[in-house]
Amino acid sequence: MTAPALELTDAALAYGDRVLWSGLNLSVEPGEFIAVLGPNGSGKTSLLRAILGLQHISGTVRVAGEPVHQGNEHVGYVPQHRSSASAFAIRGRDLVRLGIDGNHWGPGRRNAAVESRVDELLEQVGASSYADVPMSLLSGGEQQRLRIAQAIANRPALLLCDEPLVSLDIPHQQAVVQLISDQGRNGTATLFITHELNPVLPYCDRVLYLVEGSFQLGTVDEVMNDETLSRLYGAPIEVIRRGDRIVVLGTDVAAGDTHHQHCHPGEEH
Ligand SMILES: Nc1ncnc2c1ncn2[C@@H]1O[C@H](COP(=O)(O)OP(=O)(O)OP(=O)(O)O)[C@@H](O)[C@H]1O
Repeated sequence: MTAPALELTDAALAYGDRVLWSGLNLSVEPGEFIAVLGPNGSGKTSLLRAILGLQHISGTVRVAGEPVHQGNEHVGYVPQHRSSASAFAIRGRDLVRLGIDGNHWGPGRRNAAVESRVDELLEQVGASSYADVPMSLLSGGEQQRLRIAQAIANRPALLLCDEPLVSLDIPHQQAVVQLISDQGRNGTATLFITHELNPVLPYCDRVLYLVEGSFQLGTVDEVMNDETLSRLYGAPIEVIRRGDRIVVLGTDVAAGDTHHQHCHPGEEH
């Protein structure tokens, strides 16, 4: 039997007296796509950091059946986009190569095999034509494709994506989501942090919705409804389904979240 891609057992995160979430039990099957939602500061990035072995939490966390540790080859990570031109003097091709663990390829064949895998990844994400351009000159969407190529280079059991749709227009959002969800066919499970549920809705198997001190885990229908979100936020929330989109209306101030006054998970823009 294949081990779950990710297994959290009675996991809890607290900074001092402030408990962000506790009693979290989550078993993610290979190929599953889970959207992680919640207002700013609810602990979404901290959850990814815990899975990356960068953040201590209580309870247990296992990736592909093994305890977490830094530099885990079973985990691919698409970090939050930060524009820092100086950090992107390297070319896309080099970024993607950094995602490949050379030890897999053996001596002798290593360079040719690595280069061929880099080409394959660039092709897979549609980035071959700009692979030799410095990252700093590329658009946000192009950079994001290359980050994804880097993250999937070792065919990870688990892909962790921290708001990969930020600063992308709708066609690029769709392309990025499609690219990431395609990895599910190879058995890669995905935890996908996003403030916008609609772009990932067609691919979403479950939702983990964090609100300070609490969380709800379930299918989209189980979580994205008036009763569940109102209980989670402790304030009236209305969830409207319009075609294949979800619109969330509610008291953003109750969540203490200024960001959500402009951008609520699932809200249309
Ligand atoms: N090492 C730390 N010590 C104390 N507090 C921390 C630490 N790291 C993060 N925090 C706080 O914990 C909260 C959760 O942070 P985190 O980055 O996980 O939230 P998030 O849900 O990803 O937010 P956003 O949507 O804004 O990215 C924040 O209020 C943050 O300031």
